[in-house]
Amino acid sequence: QPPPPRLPRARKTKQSSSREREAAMEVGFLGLGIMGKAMAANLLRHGFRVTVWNRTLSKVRDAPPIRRSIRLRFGQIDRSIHMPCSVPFCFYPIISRTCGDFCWQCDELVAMGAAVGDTPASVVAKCKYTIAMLSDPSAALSVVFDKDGVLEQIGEGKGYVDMSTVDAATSCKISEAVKQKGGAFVEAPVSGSKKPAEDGQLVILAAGDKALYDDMVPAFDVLGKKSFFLGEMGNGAKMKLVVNMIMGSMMNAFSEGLCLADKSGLSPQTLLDVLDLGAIANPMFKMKGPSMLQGSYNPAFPLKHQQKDMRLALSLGDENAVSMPVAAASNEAFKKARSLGLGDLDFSVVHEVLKGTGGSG
Ligand SMILES: NC(=O)C1=CN([C@@H]2O[C@H](COP(=O)(O)OP(=O)(O)OC[C@H]3O[C@@H](n4cnc5c(N)ncnc54)[C@H](OP(=O)(O)O)[C@@H]3O)[C@@H](O)[C@H]2O)C=CC1
Ligand SMILES: O=CC(=O)O
Repeated sequence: QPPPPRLPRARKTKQSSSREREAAMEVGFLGLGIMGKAMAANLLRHGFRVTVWNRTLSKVRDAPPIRRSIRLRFGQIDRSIHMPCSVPFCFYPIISRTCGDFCWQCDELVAMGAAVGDTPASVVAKCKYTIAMLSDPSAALSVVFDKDGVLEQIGEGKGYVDMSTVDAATSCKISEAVKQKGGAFVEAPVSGSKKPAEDGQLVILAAGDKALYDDMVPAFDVLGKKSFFLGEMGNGAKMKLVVNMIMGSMMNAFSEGLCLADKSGLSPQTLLDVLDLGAIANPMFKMKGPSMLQGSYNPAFPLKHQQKDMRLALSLGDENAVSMPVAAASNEAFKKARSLGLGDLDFSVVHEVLKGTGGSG
C-alpha cells in the first residue's frame, strides 16, 4: 500500500488541515496521451483522487478485457464504482437504470478510480489543482482559451499546472490569462519518457508561481524523482527545449554512427557494447539502440513531438542569436521523417531516414 500524499502546508487547525488535505488530494488531469495516462495512473496509485479529461473520449473509455466497473453520475457527483466479483455481470444494466448514466467501457484509469470530466472547465470547477499534459503549444492554448476551457472556471484559490513541452511565449500567455482571473499558474515540463512516467521517475522543470509550486510538491514527488524550481515563468519551457535540442542532436549522431559502423563492415551490436563502456554511455543509447537495430519503433516519444521541440529550440536560438548548426541539421532529418509519414513512431525512427539517405537503406 503506497503512503498517502504529504500535507501540502503547515497545519493550521485540525479542521482546516483536513480540508486542505482533502483538496490537495483532489487533482484534475487534462490530456491522456502516452505521458498523461501514465502520470494520472501514478497519482491514482498514490492515493490522489483524479478527475481526467481527454479530447478524444475513446482514450478514456477503451474497453478493458474485463469490464468490472461502472460510472455513475448524480448531478455534480461523478464516480466510478468497482463492482465486486460477486456482482454478476447481468445485474449491471439494472444498477445502471437505477443510478443513471454509466459506461461499460471504463479504461484502466477509471478502473483505478478516476472520475471523468466532460470538459476542461468542468474539471477545473471540481478540482483545486488541475494538471495538463498536451501535445504542443496549440493544444495547450486551445484547452485554456477555447469554449469550455480552463479559463472559464479558474479563479481565486485554484491552481493550473501545464506539464506539456511548449515555448516560453505560450507559458507566459497562459500565465497572464490565469492570473487575470485570480488563479495561479506553474509551467512544469518534464524530462523523461514513457517508462520514467510509468515509474514516477520524471525530472520536473517548473517555474512560475512559487506558492502553487510548493502546493504541488506532493504530486511532483509522486510523478518525478526530482523537481527543479527555475524561477520566472518561461524558464521551465526554455530548460526543457535546451535539453531536448541536445537529445535530438544526440539521436541523429547516434543513428549516423550505427549506419557508419554497418556500412564500414563493423557490427552495430559491437558498437553498442563499446559505447556502453565508454565516456559517452547513456541511458538513451542503451535503451533505444537494441530496438533501432531491430527496426522496431513503438512510440515512447513520438517523432512529431521531438521535431516540435527542435523547432521551438531553434526559434529560441534565433531569439538569442545562438548559432546551432548541429541542431538545425538534426531538425531537417526529423522533418524528413515527418514528411515520410513517420511522425507517430518513436523519434528513434529517424535512424531509418539516415539509413535511407546515406546508410545501409
Ligand atoms: N512521450 C514522451 O516521451 C514525452 C513527451 N513529452 C511532452 O509531453 C507532451 C505530451 O506527450 P505525449 O503524451 O507523448 O503525447 P501524445 O501525442 O501521446 O498525447 C498528446 C495529448 O494531447 C492531446 N491533444 C492534442 N491536441 C489537442 C487539442 N487541440 N486539444 C486538446 N487536446 C489535444 C491529445 O488528445 P487526443 O487523444 O484527443 O489526441 C493527447 O491527450 C508533449 O508536449 C511532449 O512533447 C515530454 C517528455 C517525454
Ligand atoms: O521529451 C522527451 C523526453 O524523453 O524527455
